[in-house]
Amino acid sequence: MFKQKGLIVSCQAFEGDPLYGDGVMAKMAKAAEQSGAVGIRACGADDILSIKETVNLPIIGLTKRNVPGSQIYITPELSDVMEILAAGAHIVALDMTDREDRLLQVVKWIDYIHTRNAWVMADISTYDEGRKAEQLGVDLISTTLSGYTPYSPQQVKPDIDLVQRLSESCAIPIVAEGRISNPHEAKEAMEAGADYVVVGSAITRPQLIVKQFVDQLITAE
Ligand SMILES: CC(=O)N[C@H](C=O)[C@@H](O)[C@H](O)[C@H](O)COP(=O)(O)O
Repeated sequence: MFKQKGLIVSCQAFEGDPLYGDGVMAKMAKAAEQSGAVGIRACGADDILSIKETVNLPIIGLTKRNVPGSQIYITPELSDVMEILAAGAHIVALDMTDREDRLLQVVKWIDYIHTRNAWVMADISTYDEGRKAEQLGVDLISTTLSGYTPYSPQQVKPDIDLVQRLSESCAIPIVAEGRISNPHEAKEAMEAGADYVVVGSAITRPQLIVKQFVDQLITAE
């Protein structure tokens, strides 16, 4: 699927974000491709479609939306899986945390995604969730949700320890994702055993990058 190991750039913007709409995420993806990224992570059918027209890299697709009564917001329902596949994503990202008792349902989605010749990326938050996802037949495990479930380590830095533990015991590729804010941390994740590193905010959310500079200047006053 991927030409080689390396950097996957998450190109996501939402209503209210300054870069939302108008094909801006496809331009971000083009910039990522030009500079050597090996894949793109993208949200929603519109962005997946326009990115697919613009770059020649594998696309990890997801949807993000709130379902009443549920904490799961990444690709929460089968209709989301269908939407992502119809848009042409090569890989579907699924929440495979233990927060809700839905793994039996998700196993059927994994089979379905495979019948469509696509891969499944399991977004998990702990080592046990990663191991379980591997047993259920996913193709990639990503540490995306470490720090975003109440029972996973709440930290500002990326969860390098989780990357290392998973890479030591899983046979499938491990993706380091979440709060990787500079090239040094990306390298650290690869050295800990990640096959791929997903970086989002530090590359494609300039409003957050600007805020970091401004905050530093304020504290320096
Ligand atoms: C927790 C969650 O909902 N993560 C989302 C998953 O798609 C995105 O908002 C993140 O930008 C992505 O995981 C990359 O992480 P970072 O932006 O920290 O490099």
